[in-house]
Amino acid sequence: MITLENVTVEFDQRRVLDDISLSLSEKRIGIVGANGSGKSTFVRLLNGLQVASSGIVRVDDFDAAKDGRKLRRHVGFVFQNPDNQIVYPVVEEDIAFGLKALKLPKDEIDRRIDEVLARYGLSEFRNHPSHLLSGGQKQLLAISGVLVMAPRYIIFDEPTTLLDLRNRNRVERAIAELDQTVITVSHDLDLIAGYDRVLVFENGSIACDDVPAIAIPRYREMMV
Ligand SMILES: Nc1ncnc2c1ncn2[C@@H]1O[C@H](COP(=O)(O)OP(=O)(O)OP(=O)(O)O)[C@@H](O)[C@H]1O
Repeated sequence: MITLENVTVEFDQRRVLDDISLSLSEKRIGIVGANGSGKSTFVRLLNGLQVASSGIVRVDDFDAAKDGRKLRRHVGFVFQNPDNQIVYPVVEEDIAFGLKALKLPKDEIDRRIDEVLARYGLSEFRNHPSHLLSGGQKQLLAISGVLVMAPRYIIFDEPTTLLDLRNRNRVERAIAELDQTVITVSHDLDLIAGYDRVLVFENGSIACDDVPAIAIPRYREMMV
């Protein structure tokens, strides 16, 4: 369960999130809103990448202000551009990176890498240079690197923006198959149409918080 109590974020005295209070317990949560409305800032709060100027953010037993490091293991984050996430030059090294930090035994690391690469059809690319993967494969590698850490929640910040239709559909399927709770920021309204709950952001506030069948048409109206 994610809980925000009176959360405000300010940059240089400019308020970009304004007194947000809510609880999130659904398995699939979509976030939409105009550019600059505060969506990325909101999701960054949930894994401690952004600290609230005031208010409290809790994820399960973690207080985001105090437990940032532990929270980042509990809440994985897939960035919009996988080039910002892929650190190592070879696919298997990139996935192993986080697992080594967990100090897992080598055979357990190998097992998890095998499993996640097979899951995303990347087994043949295990020793391949990461930067030579296609855009969609890179996005799947970025997802793999997060998934292999076995977080309880995964946040996707505009995961399909850079992808062609085939890779967009692959990523949509990959997300749909996840056991984790997923929170997806997206301008791709079809991606979140089947979700349990959608938050519509407007100028740092939540203008609508409802099932997609209500929230998405409301957002379309707001954007006219
Ligand atoms: N680190 C920062 N320092 C200063 N201002 C920031 C910072 N991060 C975000 N902002 C500002 O906060 C506001 C909200 O940004 P945010 O990235 O959360 O919006 P968004 O809804 O995700 O937008 P987009 O759809 O364009 O990605 C913007 O005006 C942005 O310029």
